Amino acid sequence: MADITVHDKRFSVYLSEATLQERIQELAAAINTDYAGQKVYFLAILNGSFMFAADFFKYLTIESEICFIKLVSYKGLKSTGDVTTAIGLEEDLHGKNVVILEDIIDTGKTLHFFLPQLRHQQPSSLKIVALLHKAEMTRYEVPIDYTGFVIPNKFVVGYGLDYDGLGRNYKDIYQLAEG
Ligand SMILES: O=P(O)(O)OC[C@H]1O[C@H](OP(=O)(O)OP(=O)(O)O)[C@H](O)[C@@H]1O
Ligand SMILES: Nc1nc2[nH]cnc2c(=O)[nH]1
Repeated sequence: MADITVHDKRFSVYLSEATLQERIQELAAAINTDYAGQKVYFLAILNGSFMFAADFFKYLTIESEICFIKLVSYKGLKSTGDVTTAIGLEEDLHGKNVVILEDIIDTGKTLHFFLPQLRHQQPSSLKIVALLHKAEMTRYEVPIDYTGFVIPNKFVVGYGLDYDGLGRNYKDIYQLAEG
């Protein structure tokens, strides 16, 4: 498949549409099995996860609700580190089975600082589904329960993921090309 150019950089296909869809079906099947007979409240983290969440959601057969939230980090609070708040989270999560949907976990920072806020609401369970995990880059502890693909430390775009705002519209995932 042909390379693409996003801004000034060239990217090559890394995970094809078919490969992604097959794995997403498997992830959804695992959730359908693990939560059989239960209701799940999915939290998709914007912007990157919008395409993954939409496809994943279609494969669910259990009772499912979904909410899309945006995380905003405040930096410079030396004693406590970054404080992350969620825009769009209106529901009380107390007593619910909550499953987070992330497109990618890289350093782990985003979710690491957000999880305590969710735990504070005392959901009955809290799990994480990550389509991509740059495992060798993860410095902050994040308990990932379901992983689509463990990927190397190369910048990826497509299928919701952007490079400086562009590239989210592709059906495949592309990796920064060599040279
Ligand atoms: O594990 P980390 O190093 O924290 O990186 C992961 C985060 O980075 C991406 O979001 P980004 O901040 O690029 O925002 P976007 O989804 O709106 O593009 C991705 O969607 C994750 O939320
Ligand atoms: N688009 C994109 N966003 C990221 N956020 C953290 N890692 C990545 C990456 O490799 N690509």
